[in-house]
Amino acid sequence: MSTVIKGGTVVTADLSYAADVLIEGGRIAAIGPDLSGDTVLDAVGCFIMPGGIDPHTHLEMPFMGTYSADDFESGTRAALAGGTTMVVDFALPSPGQGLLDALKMWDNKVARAHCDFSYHMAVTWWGEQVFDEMEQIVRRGITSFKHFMAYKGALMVNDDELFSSFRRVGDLGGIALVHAENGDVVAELSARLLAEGNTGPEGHAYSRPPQVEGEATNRAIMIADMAGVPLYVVHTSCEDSHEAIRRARQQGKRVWGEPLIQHLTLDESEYFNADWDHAARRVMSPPFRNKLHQDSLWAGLQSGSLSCVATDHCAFTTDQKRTGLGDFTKIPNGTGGLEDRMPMLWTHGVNTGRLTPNEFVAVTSTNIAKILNMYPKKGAVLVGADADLVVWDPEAEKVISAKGQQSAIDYNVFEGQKVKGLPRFTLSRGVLSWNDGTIESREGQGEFVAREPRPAVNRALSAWKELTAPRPVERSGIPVSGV
Ligand SMILES: NC(=O)NCCC(=O)O
Ligand SMILES: [Zn+2]
Ligand SMILES: [Zn+2]
Repeated sequence: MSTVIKGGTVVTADLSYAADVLIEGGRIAAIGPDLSGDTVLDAVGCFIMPGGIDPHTHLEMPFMGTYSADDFESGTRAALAGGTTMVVDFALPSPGQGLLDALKMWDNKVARAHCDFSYHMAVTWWGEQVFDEMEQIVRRGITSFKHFMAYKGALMVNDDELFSSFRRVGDLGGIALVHAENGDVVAELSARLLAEGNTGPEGHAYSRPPQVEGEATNRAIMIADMAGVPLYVVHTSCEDSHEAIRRARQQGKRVWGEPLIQHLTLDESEYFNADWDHAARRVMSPPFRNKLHQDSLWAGLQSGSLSCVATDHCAFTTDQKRTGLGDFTKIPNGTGGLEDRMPMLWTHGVNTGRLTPNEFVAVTSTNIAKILNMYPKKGAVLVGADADLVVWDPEAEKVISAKGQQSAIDYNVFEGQKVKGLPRFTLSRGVLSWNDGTIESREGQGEFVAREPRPAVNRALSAWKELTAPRPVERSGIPVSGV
């Protein structure tokens, strides 16, 4: 059985051209004019693009005394409804737990996934067992390791642990990820704010000013440079952090930054809403920022100093958020966005002229496929690539609402936003999964995507590190003491 997508314009990270796309056996079999197949999908007036890849999700994540409400079933269904065909989630060992043990737990969660997925492995503590197991994790096709510089007393690692882990990741040909916020300062500020009576959700934003992110980003960049590892900074939310990334990239360091769709389109005024639930539902780390920081993030996407747009989808219900009534530090941190990332980015990016359609493809799919070494299997419209495709209708409109959304939670942080530009069809390895407003995927359709270590950038970095490594000076005629 073959499928042909007919009459559209193929849009990739670097080209736009009219062509049909033929799919056979889950892969792209041909691209060109006048193709035919058993099933025909009408793409007239539409763009045929690589399906979105969301590099940052937390599905069914144990966190702050509860579990995030979207699991791999509802979360990946939401992804497909929004034009995303792959998610990269985080396997998260609790401190003291082995990496392989944590991986087993995540392997048990994914059986019902509707779209393809991969994992980053979190390093939440340091020791011989973690050092040893990292190699086996890489052999399993997981080559990216996440480090939390925040969440003191829970997930946070200190600088010595960061440096040891970064070195190990570099030696294994992987990439280091950081949640960059100074956890010590956040803990101090939180305690002081609570003592002063700042107990509401706005206290969360006060406790995490841009400086805590800028400082930690800069520190992570310097430690990564000394360790010789490429670094990916997740949820870059402000100019202070972006500036550090931009400077590092100008210096030739292998560093990437990832803004979230929430930080690009929602601002800190959400926390000053008189409705406690409204504000608490938007509590996430880092918090939403002011318009100047948003402008900085958009400029980063335009200029290339920021590389990928993610969601950090970590959705909690209103009831779960209410755990933090009277103490903002107990509000589970996280927001949703999987279903809305692509339409929101198209609406606020492409429709406003901030991004070209090709740049949209780069930041929603192709860049991360390259960074995580899965291009062109993913993130491409090329013969032989997985047929993870979205047929995008730039004229289709809707108003975002929790009513009818795929996500399991009872609200949507983008509620009431009018978007223009929606997926008409989403195909996951050739299977029609979102058909003009209806989910047609089935549970268990998603597959794990293994990734190879040592992509070109790691080889380049280690060649340079080897060339510039400290060496003893060869000396002749060493003076003999006492002569
Ligand atoms: N971002 C957030 O608030 N929750 C998810 C966990 C994390 O990425 O820090
Ligand atoms: Zn984080
Ligand atoms: Zn996250």
